[in-house]
Amino acid sequence: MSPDIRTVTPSDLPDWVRAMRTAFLQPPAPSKQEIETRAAHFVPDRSQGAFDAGRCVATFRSFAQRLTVPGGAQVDVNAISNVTVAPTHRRRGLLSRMMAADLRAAQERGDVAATLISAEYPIYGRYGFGPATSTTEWEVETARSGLDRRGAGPADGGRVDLADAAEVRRLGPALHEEFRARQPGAIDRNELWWQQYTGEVPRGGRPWAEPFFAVYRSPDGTVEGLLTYTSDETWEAKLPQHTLSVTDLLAVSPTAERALWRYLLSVDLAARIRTGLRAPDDILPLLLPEPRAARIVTHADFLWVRPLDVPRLLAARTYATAGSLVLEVADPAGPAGGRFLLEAGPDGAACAPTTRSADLALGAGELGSVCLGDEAVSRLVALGRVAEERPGAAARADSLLRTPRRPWCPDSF
Ligand SMILES: CC(=O)SCCNC(=O)CCNC(=O)[C@H](O)C(C)(C)COP(=O)(O)OP(=O)(O)OC[C@H]1O[C@@H](n2cnc3c(N)ncnc32)[C@H](O)[C@@H]1OP(=O)(O)O
Repeated sequence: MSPDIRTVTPSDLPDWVRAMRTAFLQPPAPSKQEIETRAAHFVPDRSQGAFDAGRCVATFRSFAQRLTVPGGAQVDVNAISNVTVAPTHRRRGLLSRMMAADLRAAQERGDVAATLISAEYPIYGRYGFGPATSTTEWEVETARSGLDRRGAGPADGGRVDLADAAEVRRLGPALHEEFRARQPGAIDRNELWWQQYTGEVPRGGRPWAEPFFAVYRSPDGTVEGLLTYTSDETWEAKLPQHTLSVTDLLAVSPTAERALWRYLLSVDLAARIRTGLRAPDDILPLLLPEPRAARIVTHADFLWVRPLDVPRLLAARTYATAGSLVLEVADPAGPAGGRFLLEAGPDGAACAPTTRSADLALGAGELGSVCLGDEAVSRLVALGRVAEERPGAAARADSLLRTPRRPWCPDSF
């Protein structure tokens, strides 16, 4: 008999979390604390489970999220997470069934798109998702960076101060609100995010270890940046070989961004900096007199977007230039299909169904990849994944859609 899929209740959580941890190859037994936290933040009707002979064998959860689009508007999206199917029940269509139910509910709720961070690249394209932002991690050999490591402090008279978790808890949320209004691809961080980040609430049952926090203040005392990092403790033949690892670096001004990187690169005992997952066009490499000292260790897709309401998704953002485009979107199993006229400009846009002939024909996943401006339409045309129905349409689309700095999502979920 095929497993029964249903929405879960708080009383299912111990079994549900155990199933999820097992499929993610984590120690299966959840801590009491993890169950309590999940129960306290449980959203009715947004978690599914598949049950077979009384045991949970698949998990799926979605939650409300706000996604920043180019121009700074935030749209309501359906964020998907905790997707697992037990190794004993894989490849029988359980994920497909849970995904179909969740996307249907998201569409009925009026979410403009669904989002997720994919554990493996090949899983979600079939459901109309496309990679919409990417990420890069660098490792910097500090001694080869060419930077003056005396660390004279910010040139503009601003300052970098160390902070503790309580201070970060106070000033972090407002700084992040300012940051995400400027950063296409960024998502909101809720109360629980900050509680877990600052150790008030344990995350996933793991004990919290206090990281180092540093804050950049402009000359008038305004907080414009926050850096969080950890260090290992490595000595080789009496030489310090520590690696500093960035957990988060948020800045709302170029001065703050430069000052925090410079601060980090001047910390004594650090032989190496691991940047964590940054925007692919982060300033870091070019901040170094020797950019080659920053070696790329990861470059990959990050946030995936699945359009649900094409007119609202495309009308929410602004565009680099003024122009129009007719898109024929194919979405056999979903709500994004149709032909749409986009009339776009730097101050806003309108998008509505049309009977005009199409400039470009593309699938929902390809629209997901280009909607924030990261992927180039011309590249997808070269790959044979977007059809250019009118000569020059791909270049026209790119001049409209692409953004000066690349969209970036700093947060996993
Ligand atoms: C947003 C997140 O939470 S990402 C986390 C995803 N979870 C994990 O990586 C944990 C380990 N993996 C799993 O739990 C499962 O393998 C899942 C959830 C990825 C897939 O669940 P399943 O129930 O096996 O998927 P389902 O049977 O519905 O597969 C549908 C199709 O996707 C394909 N597919 C599913 N997973 C994968 C994969 N990892 N790689 C390649 N193809 C895949 C299947 O082959 C199938 O293709 P078909 O229709 O052509 O036959």
